[in-house]
Amino acid sequence: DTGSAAAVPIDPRFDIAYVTPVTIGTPPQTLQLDFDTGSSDLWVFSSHTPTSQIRGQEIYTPDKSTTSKLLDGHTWSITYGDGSASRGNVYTDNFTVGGLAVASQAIQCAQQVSSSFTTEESIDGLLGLGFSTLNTVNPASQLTFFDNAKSKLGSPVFTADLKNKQAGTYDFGFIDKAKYTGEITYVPVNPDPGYWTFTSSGYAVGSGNFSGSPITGIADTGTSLVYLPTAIVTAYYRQVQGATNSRNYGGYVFPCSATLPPFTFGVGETKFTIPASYMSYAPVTDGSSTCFGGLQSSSGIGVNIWGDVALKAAFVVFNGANPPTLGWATK
Ligand SMILES: CN(C)c1ccc(C(=O)NN)cc1
Repeated sequence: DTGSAAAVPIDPRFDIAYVTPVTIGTPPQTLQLDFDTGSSDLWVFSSHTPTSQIRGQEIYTPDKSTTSKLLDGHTWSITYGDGSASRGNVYTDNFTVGGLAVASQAIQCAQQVSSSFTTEESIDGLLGLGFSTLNTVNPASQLTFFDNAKSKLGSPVFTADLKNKQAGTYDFGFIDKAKYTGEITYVPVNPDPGYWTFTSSGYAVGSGNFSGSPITGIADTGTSLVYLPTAIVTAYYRQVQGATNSRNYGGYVFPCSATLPPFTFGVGETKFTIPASYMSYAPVTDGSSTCFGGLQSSSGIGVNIWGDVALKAAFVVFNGANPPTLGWATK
């Protein structure tokens, strides 16, 4: 079996996040989920979510599905890197993504979501694509959609083809040669503690020379920006007129009119260049002439994160074989 579904930016102006349609239950209920390789819980806004915390999201109502089953006594609670959080109870139900079906997928129903989820009206929940070891369901952790689907897939892979300000694709079970150019460079993944952790071979700022120092980090489709060591980030913003590290805005900002250099990172022998246009994320507030950078420091996080700003410059294969690897190709 295979599956293929669109990854649609939630905002036409800035690539904050991408959502992908899924169906849950019988008859099928369609929700738009944020596919997140940086976590491993599949959770949804639901009929168990207080209406005060719902603002336009679609919800999953297990009681309206003839195939839903309560996973009695199971609960979950998750907090993300940006401090947002959610928690709730658990059902199993039929689940499909782009024509790929899994019976009895654990569907974590939110009974509480933090304000950052309530205000993100176009995200009806998250679909974790990290390793199932990160799943937060108690007393028994649950498998991700990918882990449940793996045995049905021709090849135990999924691919991310995220795009700048346009819809991309998540494919499951196959590698679409039409989506990339040249060869795919595969690198090792450390699946402990559960992220797609790999080591980049180095970086360059603009037309500067390539610094071949290894950068270990996670490939995270659920994080908008790229977070790297401070030394790399300061080297980048030294090339941006008027850039400053703003305590007020919580990161590097610059005049939206500034000329930005592109940013290149290495995977094995292959170089990936993030165009300058991807490196300006968004105005700090609507209409402001001050822009927030797409590259920020990881010093406060504890891990380097290759988020959407980097991932949309490549075609990425998440290879769930044993051992797992990551494949990177230009496009
Ligand atoms: C508030 N929202 C929509 C979030 C979505 C995803 C994440 C995240 O850290 N994923 N790896 C955080 C927050």
